[in-house]
Amino acid sequence: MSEATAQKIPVTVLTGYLGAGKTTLLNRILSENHGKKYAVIVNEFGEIGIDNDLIIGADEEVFEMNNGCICCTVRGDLVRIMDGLMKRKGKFDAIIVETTGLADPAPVAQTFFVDEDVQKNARLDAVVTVADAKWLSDRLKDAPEAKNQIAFADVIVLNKTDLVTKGELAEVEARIRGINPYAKLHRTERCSVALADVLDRGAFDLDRILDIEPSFLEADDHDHDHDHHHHHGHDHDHHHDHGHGLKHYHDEDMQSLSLKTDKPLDPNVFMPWLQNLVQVEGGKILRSKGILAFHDDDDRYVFQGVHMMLEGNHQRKWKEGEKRESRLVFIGRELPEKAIREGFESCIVS
Ligand SMILES: Nc1nc2c(ncn2[C@@H]2O[C@H](COP(=O)(O)OP(=O)(O)OP(=O)(O)O)[C@@H](O)[C@H]2O)c(=O)[nH]1
Repeated sequence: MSEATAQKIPVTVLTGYLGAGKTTLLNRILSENHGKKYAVIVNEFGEIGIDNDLIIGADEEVFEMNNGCICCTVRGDLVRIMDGLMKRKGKFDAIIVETTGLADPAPVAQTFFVDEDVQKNARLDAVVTVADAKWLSDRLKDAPEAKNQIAFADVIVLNKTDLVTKGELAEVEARIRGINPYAKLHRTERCSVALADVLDRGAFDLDRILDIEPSFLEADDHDHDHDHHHHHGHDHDHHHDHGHGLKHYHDEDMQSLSLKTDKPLDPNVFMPWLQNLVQVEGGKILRSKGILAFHDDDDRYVFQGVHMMLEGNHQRKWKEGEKRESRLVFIGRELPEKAIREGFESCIVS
């Protein structure tokens, strides 16, 4: 690495499909005793910011980008936040960008090569992709983003090894290797991987990426429209103009449904309802998560779901003056919106 390059702030792009374990990895990185100062940029699918609240660590600054998908707003928000960070050079040792599970990492990575100001001060260190050993094989069949995330990876964290047999693990690994034989691969449970294996790798390989995407360095201004169907209680289409020349993969059918209430929920109604919902509709609901305020409970409850699998626990006390509000998001295809909304309403203590 030349001296000029070494001076630039390293940026790690953390990607991986919905629920694979990106936030788990991020929290692991941030809670380790590393003595470094990281700036974290998170982007979520769905308009209610939840991830931001689930990232632990006191020292780092977290910048949220919730008004769109990172790969669509890449010329906007990401560049703006990066520019802001660069003005405070010296304050950060490294930057970590966590993309939504539905982002195509190519335009995100591209920003670090084609945007002049960003390029002057930052270097893409590596694209780290978290892969879900249990679900990746299915997603490679129906989600083009999942495939691109694997193809673009410099480091792959093959996570959730506890949920599969040895044979299944070997099979998913073979699939990954079929798409990307180059990336360094780590098999993990709960993203348990050494910091040095994911950060400051100097691993991003432009030549390899140019093989996959010959137009990677072309920032031409061809516009292409695509529709995002965000279901926020009303239907509307967003048309994005893209100022980059990359093929852009998007799952047009993916929806996010966000729910919110400032009235307490009854845990005895909510928990069975949620369990039943993901049991019955888990094929359509790829991801669910929420921060909940239960009736007569001083602790915040956090739940996480990937398909029909659910986890939940009391996270911490509600802080004084903190709004006791429940926020949930469901991400999937053909979401039974009416049933979810009505079911949720019935969990509210009136
Ligand atoms: N069984 C098992 N569960 C895991 C493992 N790693 C993470 N999880 C759980 O999987 C769920 C999703 O993990 P996250 O880290 O939030 O996933 P993510 O990729 O950030 O999810 P999105 O940001 O919504 O795309 C959580 O309930 C985690 O506790 C693992 O190795 N094994």
